Amino acid sequence: MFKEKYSILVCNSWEQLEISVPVCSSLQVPALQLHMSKTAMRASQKDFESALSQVKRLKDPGNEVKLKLYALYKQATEGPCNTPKPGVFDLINKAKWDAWNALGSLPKETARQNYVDLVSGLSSSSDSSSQVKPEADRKQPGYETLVVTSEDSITKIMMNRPAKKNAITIQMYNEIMLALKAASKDDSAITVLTGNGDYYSSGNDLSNFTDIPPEGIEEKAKSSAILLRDFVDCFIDFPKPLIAVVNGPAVGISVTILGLFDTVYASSRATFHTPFSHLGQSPEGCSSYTFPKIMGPAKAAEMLIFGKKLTAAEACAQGLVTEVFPDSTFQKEVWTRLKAYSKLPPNAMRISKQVIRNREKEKLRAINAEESRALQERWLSDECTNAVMNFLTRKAKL
Ligand SMILES: CCCC/C=C/CC(=O)SCCNC(=O)CCNC(=O)[C@H](O)C(C)(C)COP(=O)(O)OP(=O)(O)OC[C@H]1O[C@@H](n2cnc3c(N)ncnc32)[C@H](O)[C@@H]1OP(=O)(O)O
Repeated sequence: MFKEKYSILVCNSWEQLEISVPVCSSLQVPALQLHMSKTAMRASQKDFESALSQVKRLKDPGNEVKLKLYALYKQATEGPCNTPKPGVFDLINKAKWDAWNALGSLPKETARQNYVDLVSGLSSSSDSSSQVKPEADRKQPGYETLVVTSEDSITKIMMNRPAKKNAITIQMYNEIMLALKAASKDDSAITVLTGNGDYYSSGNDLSNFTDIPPEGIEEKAKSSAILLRDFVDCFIDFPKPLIAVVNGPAVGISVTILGLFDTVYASSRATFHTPFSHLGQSPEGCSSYTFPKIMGPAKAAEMLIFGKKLTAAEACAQGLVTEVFPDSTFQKEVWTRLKAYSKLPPNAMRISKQVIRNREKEKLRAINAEESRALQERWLSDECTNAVMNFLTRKAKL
């Protein structure tokens, strides 16, 4: 498309114009709109030639813009669309024809001017986007326990309490929910959860249990069960592909919710540990349903009842992990893979995820509610209180 030769005509008029090209479903190209000002300069033959050579040096601007450029180029050089409409199965040529045809009787001169303006806009935005923004600039504000960034159509939610092994405080539960809700509405194609430092996450911050309100311990257990249920519901309902990048050991709830992710990539250094019985607790994150389904009831029982810790290779063999990467190349390999996935058509990925998830959504929600109720009771038990006290007074560690 960018290599075609062209001939130039002199521009003679300028008008306010609005060009609408119909949606091309095959290429996911939305309706095109181009607004131009009456005061714009007329494009000379030289301007047009220069825009045509400039366009070859631009980064690929995507199908939507390429169609605009194609249509304007054809209109500027040949006038209104004059070729037969391609068949419905000739998807690419039909999209190009539709874009050109939609320009109707737009004068050649105006099309040429619009072409020059469009290329000039693309050149300046590509100049600015080629400058790498520092991490601090890309970071979304408003989070204290997370670093949330959006780049390359990927929203990355990174748990950021490395000194505490990314243990999940009440604030972090709330911030993860907020970040997931924002990511579900932003223009990213995929969303990633990962951890900063040597751990992915050590699970629930056990000091969450020490902050007892004046209403008493029952009220604390009740509000914790509501928080847990809401948190897990966010993962059940998340509408886009969700990927866990498990950079190191994972404990407790950070392991159980992996069953609700679409893909789990793990470093060879990662381990997967759900020591619920040791803590006087019971499984959450829908793991009482997802784990037996993923790995079979016997292997799930070893993890969820007896607290067997799995290596990354074992977790992969049992289907909890999608793929394990050597720790030395983990970040590089995973992010290269994710950047490639993020370029796939986002709507198709979202719909595929929803088709897979919708069948089970109600069931998962019911399981989540039941697990949260069971835990509300467990948190009031002596077994749980003693285990938490032992950790907090450093009598016990996993
Ligand atoms: C709404 C409620 C939902 C509840 C549902 C969830 C259930 C679960 O998630 S159960 C799992 C709970 N997690 C644990 O039991 C892990 C406890 N932590 C440990 O056993 C060890 O810290 C661990 C093996 C993870 C790491 O050991 P080390 O490598 O030796 O590091 P440290 O122990 O020195 O840890 C450094 C620092 O972090 C604090 N830490 C780590 N994890 C937690 C945690 N989960 N809760 C609270 N604090 C944690 C640890 O105390 C150290 O702090 P400092 O002593 O102040 O340095």
